[in-house]
Amino acid sequence: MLYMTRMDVAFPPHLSAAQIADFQAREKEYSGNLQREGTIVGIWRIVGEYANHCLFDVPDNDTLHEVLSGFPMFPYMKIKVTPLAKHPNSIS
Ligand SMILES: O=C(O)CC1=CCC(=O)O1
Repeated sequence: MLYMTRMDVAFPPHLSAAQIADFQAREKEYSGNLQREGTIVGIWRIVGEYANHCLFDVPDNDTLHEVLSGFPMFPYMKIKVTPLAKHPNSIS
């Protein structure tokens, strides 16, 4: 199943720059692995915001929740999930 997500990142003010950099490095590694294995089909920065749109290909809701909650920055992200179905006009 395909899911489009929107993730908005908001770090709390008590985190140091070094702590934030560490979260970002671990996030990049986790995300890169998901992209290489095909779980993340695409990821885009939303222009002008600390947020992204990410397209996931996973078997079901439970798997998506497991993947999302594994992001190192999960505690600092608000995530909106949109499940996608085939459009009747799609030619692919
Ligand atoms: O948008 C970000 O920087 C946070 C993030 C979530 C998944 C990812 O690769 O980065």
